[in-house]
Amino acid sequence: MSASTPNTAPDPWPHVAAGVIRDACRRVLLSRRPQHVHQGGLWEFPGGKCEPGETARQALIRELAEELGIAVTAAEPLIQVRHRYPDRSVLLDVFEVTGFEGIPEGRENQPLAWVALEELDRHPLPAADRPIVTALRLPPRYPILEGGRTAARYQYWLEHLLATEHTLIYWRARDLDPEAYRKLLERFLPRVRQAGATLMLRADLEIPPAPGLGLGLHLDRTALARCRQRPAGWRWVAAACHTLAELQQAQSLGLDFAVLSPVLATPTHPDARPLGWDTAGDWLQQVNLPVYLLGGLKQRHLSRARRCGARGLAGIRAFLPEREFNYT
Ligand SMILES: Nc1nc2c([nH]c(=O)n2[C@H]2C[C@H](O)[C@@H](COP(=O)(O)OP(=O)(O)OP(=O)(O)O)O2)c(=O)[nH]1
Ligand SMILES: [Mg+2]
Repeated sequence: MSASTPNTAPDPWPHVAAGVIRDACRRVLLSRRPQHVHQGGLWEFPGGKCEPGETARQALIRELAEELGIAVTAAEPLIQVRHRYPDRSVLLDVFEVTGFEGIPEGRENQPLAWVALEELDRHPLPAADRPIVTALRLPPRYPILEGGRTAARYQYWLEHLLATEHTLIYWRARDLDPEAYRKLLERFLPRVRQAGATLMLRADLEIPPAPGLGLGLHLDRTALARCRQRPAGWRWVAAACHTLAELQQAQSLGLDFAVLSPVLATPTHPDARPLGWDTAGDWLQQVNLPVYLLGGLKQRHLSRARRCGARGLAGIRAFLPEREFNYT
């Protein structure tokens, strides 16, 4: 990118657009930054600074043409990250490039690498990129199992979710007593592992972590308020948040993601005042965490949620067949 125009006050958060480009095997494209520049020698998601008057999307298209020789035809927002390095701050606006023409090549002689998500840790990336990598590893949908009442119905729902390729599921089931919850968990585990999915557990039952089993921990409001450091041993640790302060608390604890609710009115919490899209979007701008939006949302709200800065949607009803909720 060319030098910024003179006579403009330095932007405290210089805006950078970066793109996640995938190949047919779902590997992502990294390029290596030259040694002599900021964060030199590290790998990065290709992109660069926005020029004055340019939107992040326009900068993405221009940068990827200049650096890789590709023409972006479609891109969706993935996450925005504000990060302060000791020597400068950046606002990274990261897009998933969902359509492009051409074959990426290092037009500036920069080395390129196609890397599987599991292998990303072998490529040192700038510190600001941590939430980007987490967001990429998280699926766009986060279903919550709740209100099933019987073991048979929960089992049926779990199978439905796994069969419809959901890979991150919150096993909340507040309607079960702790004993029944633990028993069903035992039954679910082999199936969840076989599907390569992650089951997020309730924090209040104090189930010990079992590394390698595909389990995560979902902190409710009380557990988040008590939490002093990220609980160890879990694949993911998430928090339920209802205020900006809670989102900031989840971020400062180094949690992996959060769920923000309620965005719209929901029959399960008739007394809760919905945040609305604007407030949710405003808060998401102020944190770097991947966040799922929850509350009255349907599958069709996914692209709206992503435009708002969210990783995706969480929901109880949204991911199960509607008729499942007609029982009495
Ligand atoms: N493209 C990109 N930049 C990143 C990532 N992570 C990260 O901290 N950055 C920072 C490093 C730099 O401070 C800034 C990108 O600015 P840059 O100087 O490389 O921008 P540019 O491509 O327009 O390069 P130039 O022509 O101005 O030299 O963002 C990332 O994953 N991709
Ligand atoms: Mg660049």
